[in-house]
Amino acid sequence: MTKTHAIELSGLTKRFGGVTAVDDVTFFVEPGEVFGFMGHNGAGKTTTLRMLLGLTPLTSGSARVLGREVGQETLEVRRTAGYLPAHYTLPPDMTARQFLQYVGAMFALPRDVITERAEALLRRFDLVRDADRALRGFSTGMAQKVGLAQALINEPRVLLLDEPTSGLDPLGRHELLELLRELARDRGVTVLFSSHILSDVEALCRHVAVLHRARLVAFGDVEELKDRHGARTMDDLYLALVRKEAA
Ligand SMILES: Nc1ncnc2c1ncn2[C@@H]1O[C@H](COP(=O)(O)OP(=O)(O)OP(=O)(O)O)[C@@H](O)[C@H]1O
Repeated sequence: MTKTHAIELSGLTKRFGGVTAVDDVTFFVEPGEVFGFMGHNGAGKTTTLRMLLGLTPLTSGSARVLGREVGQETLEVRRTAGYLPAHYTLPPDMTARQFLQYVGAMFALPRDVITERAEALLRRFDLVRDADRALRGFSTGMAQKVGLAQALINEPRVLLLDEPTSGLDPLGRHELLELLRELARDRGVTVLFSSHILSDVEALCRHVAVLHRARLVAFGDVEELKDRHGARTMDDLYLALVRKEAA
């Protein structure tokens, strides 16, 4: 591997007692690309993302984000990364505006920078009208937008998103995918997102990694993988990979 990779995993392994959640996983993500991370329920995607942020300690192997070893330089990694967990619980009593300001303060950003970014994000996600409502009243899609906005408040160089389009309606999904494309193209942000929605991955990603029962079963260029497995679509590819493993 060269040091130009934005994210590198090498032999990454996590065991929870007797359960191996992630087993010897190696892949990399290029700077400024939107990379798709796929796998069935319980395949190990969330655990991998959490290890990349230092939220779950590694059992063995290593991982680097922008050249920084996640287990050792955890604070630096978190400072340059944005993260949207799969099941994000927002503080019910805060308003959207207060919450974005709170997350900005956790990054120790100056107050005027926080205000400027929070207002820009509220506009970007069409939340201005609801900015002063308590988060407990937010619909699933609105809450997901707030979750994404908080992941962007520190202007991350790397964005790790766990099933970001789940809960969004078709328009919200389309807008989110456009936003990810724009962040990568115009700002050079590296995006690693997990998804069960294969059409989203196909629409955005040139490169993907597929986990199956904790192990990496495919990594690389989507078109090359389709050719290799005789698949026409992403759905065909995914099914071919999973059936091969089950055989
Ligand atoms: N804290 C934990 N303690 C014990 N087992 C865990 C823990 N976290 C995850 N696991 C196990 O690790 C495996 C991988 O889980 P993980 O949440 O990473 O999968 P996933 O691919 O994100 O699944 P999904 O698509 O359903 O979100 C599962 O068997 C899960 O039960």
